[in-house]
Amino acid sequence: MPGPPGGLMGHLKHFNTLAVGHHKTVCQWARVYGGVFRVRLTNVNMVIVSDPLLVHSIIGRSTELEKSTSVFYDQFNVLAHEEEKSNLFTSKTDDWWRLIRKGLSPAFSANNLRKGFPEVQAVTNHVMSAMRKARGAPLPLEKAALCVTLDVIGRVGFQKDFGATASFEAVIEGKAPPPSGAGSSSWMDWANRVSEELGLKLNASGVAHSDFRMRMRALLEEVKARGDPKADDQSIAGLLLKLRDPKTGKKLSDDRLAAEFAVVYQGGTETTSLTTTWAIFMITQHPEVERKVLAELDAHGLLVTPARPNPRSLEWDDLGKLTYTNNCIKESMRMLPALTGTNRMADQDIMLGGYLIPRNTMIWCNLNALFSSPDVWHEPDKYIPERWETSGAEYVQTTDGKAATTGVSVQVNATGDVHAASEAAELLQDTEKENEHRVKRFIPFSIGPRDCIGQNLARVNYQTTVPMLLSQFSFKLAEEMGGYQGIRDAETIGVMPFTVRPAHGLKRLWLPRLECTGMLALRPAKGFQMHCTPRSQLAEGQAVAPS
Ligand code: HEM
Repeated sequence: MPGPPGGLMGHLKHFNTLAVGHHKTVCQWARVYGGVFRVRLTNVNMVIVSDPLLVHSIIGRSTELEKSTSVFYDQFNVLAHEEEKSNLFTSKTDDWWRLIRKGLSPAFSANNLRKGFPEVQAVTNHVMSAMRKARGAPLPLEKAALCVTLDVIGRVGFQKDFGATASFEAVIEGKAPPPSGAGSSSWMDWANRVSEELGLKLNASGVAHSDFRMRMRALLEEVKARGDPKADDQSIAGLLLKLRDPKTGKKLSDDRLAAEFAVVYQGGTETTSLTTTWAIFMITQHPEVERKVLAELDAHGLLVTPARPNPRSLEWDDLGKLTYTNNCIKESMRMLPALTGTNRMADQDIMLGGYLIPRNTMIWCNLNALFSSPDVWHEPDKYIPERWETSGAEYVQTTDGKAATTGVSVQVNATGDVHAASEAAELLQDTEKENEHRVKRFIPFSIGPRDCIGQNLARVNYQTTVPMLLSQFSFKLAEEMGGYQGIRDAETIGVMPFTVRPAHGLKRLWLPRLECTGMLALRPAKGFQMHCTPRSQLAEGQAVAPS
């Protein structure tokens, strides 16, 4: 099997999570060595797979290969619970996993999320009110998005207001210590620690681990103190508390419940908030794209304009109608997937793409490499939201889609998008059943039995927060961020081993669309110098209301 030359330690140095940009190395390797190649991390052999058909064969429909807990997923276990090593995210696909997965699913049904939608609106409104108070001062966008998501999951999933957005506001108003202030116990501080310190010192920072676990345990106690959940309670907490072992009739142990609460947070917070952050970053860095987004918001009466200073609120029914904005989010998820991969372990010798994979080889299905492969996408390095306007754009063209689970090498048309376009008419006729046999090239939430259980909640979150923020604010990167390239050059992997995030944050200038008369190129926490720029000077080249 092909693969890059490695040293004594194999390719370990390329996977240093402190290093900026190592995920890009893997994407480059995939371009050189193909959709399946080998690397070695000291004595651990790993195969990196980005060929879409092979990815399907590994995770698509089968649970034959289990997650590779030893190296990657152990980090989730450590954070979830001191002793309880089983949880929905990392466990084998066993009976307990089935019980919890099935039991928890109603929490993410459209019906239930529709009920939770006002909470998503309220939390986003809260963070926007906080942003207005900053009056253009540069603030960390990814932290604002993180606070939104923390509160969304808290309110929708646990009927608990963690007050992350309130803490964010308090920091802006100077009523609370800045995010990284020593001794602060606010949720903002926790959010900050989760996203930064914990991410960089995942194994070393025992204090941060125990702090997180303590909060999850306290949440469990609070939820239990409310009494038995009602029969119609479809919150994450309620559903988990109602679960019973079919064999013994016993409830889940407190340890298991605390671990499940924790993995919901681990799986849901950074992923969703980074998706929001990257989407706003990519949209506002592409003026033509931003103009079209604003035109769409305007057409739906959602944009603040001089003629419409108080636009109507975004409603549930709008979520599916903002197609261009949603395509922009999809496109940023393709280029900057919040979760870059999923791992499996070959527990026996297997054949993959014509190669013999020896037992105990780790298999990394690398979504980042799949989403940026020129064999699969037309101009993959370009931000082209319009590519999603083609029906069936999520699928690849294979010579035999039905071979998706057999492990044969995929035949992808060199101009994936163009080919998909010629298929559009055919695809429109596709029934769900026919689509079952098609191979997807866009799977940010993974696929198959172990795909993301929280994807609908994530969608409701970012499809609400992104248009709401863009309709009220104009965004401009703070100068010190080094522009588009500065941010892209500083991408790194975040708290979860596979989340792509900007190494130095996305510090941006938030300008309420109508109210702001100046901008402060100052991040108060660090005491930067202040620049004030009249809004009139920003209009040129900066997205403003199309009207
Ligand atoms: C944009 C946001 C999100 C992305 C991109 C994302 C992506 C993923 C991916 C790729 C997986 C498979 C991981 C693997 O196989 O290693 C996964 C699993 C999972 N996600 Fe998400 N996720 C997101 C949001 C959420 C949210 C909001 C929640 C919960 C509230 C959540 C909870 C989980 C859980 C519990 C699993 C494990 C499911 C299982 O194995 O049965 N995720 N997610």
